Amino acid sequence: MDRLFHNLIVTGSGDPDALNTNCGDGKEKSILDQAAGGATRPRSSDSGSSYFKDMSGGSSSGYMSLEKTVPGKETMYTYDVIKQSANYLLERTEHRPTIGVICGSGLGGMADLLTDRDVFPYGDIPNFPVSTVTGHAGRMVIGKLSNIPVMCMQGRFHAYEGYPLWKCAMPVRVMKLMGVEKLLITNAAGGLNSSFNVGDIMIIKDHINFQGFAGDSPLRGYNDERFGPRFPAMNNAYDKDLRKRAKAVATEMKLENVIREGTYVMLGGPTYETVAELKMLQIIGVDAVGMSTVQEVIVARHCNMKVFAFSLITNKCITDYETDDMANHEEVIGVANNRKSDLQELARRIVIAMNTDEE
Ligand SMILES: O=P(O)(O)O[C@@H]1C[C@H](O)[C@@H](CO)O1
Ligand code: HPA
Repeated sequence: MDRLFHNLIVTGSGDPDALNTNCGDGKEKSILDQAAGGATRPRSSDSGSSYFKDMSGGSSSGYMSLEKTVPGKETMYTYDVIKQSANYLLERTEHRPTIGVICGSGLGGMADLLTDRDVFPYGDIPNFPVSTVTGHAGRMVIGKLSNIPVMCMQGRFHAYEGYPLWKCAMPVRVMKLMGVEKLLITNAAGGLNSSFNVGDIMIIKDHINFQGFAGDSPLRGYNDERFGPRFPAMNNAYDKDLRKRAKAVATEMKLENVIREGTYVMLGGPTYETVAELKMLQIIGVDAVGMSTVQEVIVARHCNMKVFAFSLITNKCITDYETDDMANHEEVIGVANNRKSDLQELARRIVIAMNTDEE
């Protein structure tokens, strides 16, 4: 910390770059960002030369060691790093998807619907994290769904796996740079609304970004305008028109008795919630509780993708102290597996609806 305060410089709002340093690895960071473990600043052009000022007095090692003293804080991927992942996939598939799908816990079977598939284990894609959770195969599947080119994440990344929120959501930016404009997101969630039953499908109308209340966001740190604005709006994050179309699709499938609509909250996990936590969430209007999705939606909306999302209600949240039941992941996966055929057909029809232009 000595090093940080030694170098702390107060600037006027006209000179934000005065707080940038070269970290010696070709990446520039703000001194404040380094203290907070925040974003790496990309260069303003792709040329190798840096225009950022080196305020570290020529030595970068102090800053690197400062970073090492903050476990779990990594530098955010630049536009060029994301582009590298996108190019890797574009060079290895002939498909050019404009629709992306993210499969929730136990819902990876949706990728089995794709034909003419190119399959990429996350470990093979440059800069990709790896999936560590049961029910998340950890593969990008690119192919056709009812003749529509689609890319499908068979498994996602969660904060509780140890990834920062920006890294959990980085595949969304990869999709964007590959040409994806619309995103179908699915998750498994606990039903908190007392009228919900296990097996219900909740169309997500809105979310409560709990991590955001605490100052964390997948957009925390340097904002690259090539992805989107510094201050993106989040109303209508879950596209009104797509929600309407999905309801029509569900009615066609005679699923109206299990279709719900509501507000999702993402908690950090991996613990399921205490009774007191759930009671609090009920008071603030939460209908379903999960551990994902929100960071993906924020990143997708930031880069102007349209989003549709639904939660499979895999368990009822336990809001009394008397029951001996306990939430568990095996139940989550089991329920997802039982609802597989309806969910796959629903997803297929929603993708067709997403692919149709609005009137
Ligand atoms: O990836 P999702 O949000 O579908 O998975 C949920 C949340 C936890 O990862 C897990 C808990 O059972 O399922
Ligand atoms: N809480 C949080 N996440 C979940 C739950 C839950 O009850 N069920 C599935 N994912």
